Amino acid sequence: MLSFQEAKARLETSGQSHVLRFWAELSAEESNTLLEEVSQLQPEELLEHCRAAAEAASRHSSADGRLDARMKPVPPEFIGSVRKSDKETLQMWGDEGLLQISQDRVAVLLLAGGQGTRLGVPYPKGMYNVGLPSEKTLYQIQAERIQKVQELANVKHGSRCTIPWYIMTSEFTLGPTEKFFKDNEYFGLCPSNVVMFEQRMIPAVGFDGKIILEKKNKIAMAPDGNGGLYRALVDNKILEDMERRGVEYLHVYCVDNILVKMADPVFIGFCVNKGADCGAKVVDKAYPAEPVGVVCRVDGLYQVIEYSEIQPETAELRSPGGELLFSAGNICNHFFTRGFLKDVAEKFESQLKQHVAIKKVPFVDGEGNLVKPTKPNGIKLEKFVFDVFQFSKKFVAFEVLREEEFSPLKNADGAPLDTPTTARRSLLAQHYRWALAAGGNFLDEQDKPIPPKHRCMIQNEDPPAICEISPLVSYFGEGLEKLLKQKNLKSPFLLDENEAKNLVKTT
Ligand SMILES: CC(=O)N[C@H]1[C@@H](OP(=O)(O)O)O[C@H](CO)[C@@H](O)[C@@H]1O
Repeated sequence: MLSFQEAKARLETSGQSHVLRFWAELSAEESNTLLEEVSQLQPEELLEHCRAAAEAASRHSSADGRLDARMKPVPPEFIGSVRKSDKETLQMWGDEGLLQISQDRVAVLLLAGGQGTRLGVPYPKGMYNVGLPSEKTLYQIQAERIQKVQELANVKHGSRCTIPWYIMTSEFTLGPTEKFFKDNEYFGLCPSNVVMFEQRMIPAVGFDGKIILEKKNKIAMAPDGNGGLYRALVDNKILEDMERRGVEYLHVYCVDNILVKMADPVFIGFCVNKGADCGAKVVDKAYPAEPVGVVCRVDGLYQVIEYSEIQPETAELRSPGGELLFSAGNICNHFFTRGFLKDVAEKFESQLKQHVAIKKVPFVDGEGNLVKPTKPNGIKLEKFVFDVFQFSKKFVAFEVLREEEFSPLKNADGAPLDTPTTARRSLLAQHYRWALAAGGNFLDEQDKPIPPKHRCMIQNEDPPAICEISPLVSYFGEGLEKLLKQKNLKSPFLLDENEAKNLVKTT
């Protein structure tokens, strides 16, 4: 830790002496906390960070149109697609993925450093329970999907494989996430295969380029965006850990998508089969203003233009056939080879773009009183995970079905979209479809048949029968026919491992 004199010198060089302005009023403990924080800030980086933030503030307009003119859609023939591929091809990709998994060459990495501000909960989003009959949280669902896909690979190849689960947290989420996993015995996974690490925090800066103090002895800090991944991989020696385990392929995903297919064998197999070093799953955008980034090309390089950075007119452009021109919606499911990540870490990380978020950042005024601003006063700079696509030698996009793979939890109930209710409905609708396809018949509480509805509205209503299938029983709808065919299933129906055993007995 720096001494007071060293901290003072460091801050002076970066034009940030005001950080110590309450020094005389601090207790010994409080001053230590502040010195601790200042010690984490590297002088050149701090100078550059504050300069970049001030410059960004002076020219900030989130959708300034400079990129829009250069955006080109990804030609459809360059996008692999679940919808447009035949069964055999999908099977081939799935087999390739399971083979790689069985050989311990695949890991998953969860981006879970965000604060869930829009959802409005004070704990990590992964701990959220959307109100399924099982009351499972997002973390538990994800853990169980890992177990199931390991099992599918093992059964097919006689292996005993592991899919390590790397979890990137932040100062806000590490403690509670660790505790939650311990309290729940890692949801049946081996703790040594769940590797949590922390992304960096960086200071929030005012429009004048000065670091904001949120307490007399505390700098207002925020995580460095999900693109902070690449520094965090280096800081925490994660690439070395992957190498030690023999992991070659990584599936990176965001915590909030209840339908996420962990280490999806079809996606992994597709990317491996195409010799890709980098890939992204996309869904057809639902409407022009949908808050998803779009995968496109800018000056010949693949890129995602985030929803906050595209102009509405560009998002509304349509092709002659009437479809949205920029329709490849990013669902934050990415594929990377370890080799590509090593290149990014060694050569490209410092070139990643800094995105600007103008926010209301609580601060202490000249007298040391906490002020909650009513209008934006601060700049947070963030890196985005997808900004490495441009460095890829072989990038692929893979279009998946929204109803099977994408229903994010972003907002609190009451908002029209992407809420706990819509997430729950998407999962229940999917499981209802799987059960019907497997030949199950639903009955209501009075044992009266519930007429099947083959096209149920995904987000606007509950499916006609409530059916939840544990990921430990089925990963993507497979293996259900032998359990459910011609069976009467009373709604609400919860198919967990015990129920599956009972159903096998009655067959
Ligand atoms: C920086 C980043 O990864 N942004 C992603 C991410 O958005 P958030 O609003 O940050 O959760 O998830 C979206 C999908 O849910 C995706 O469309 C978008 O591009």
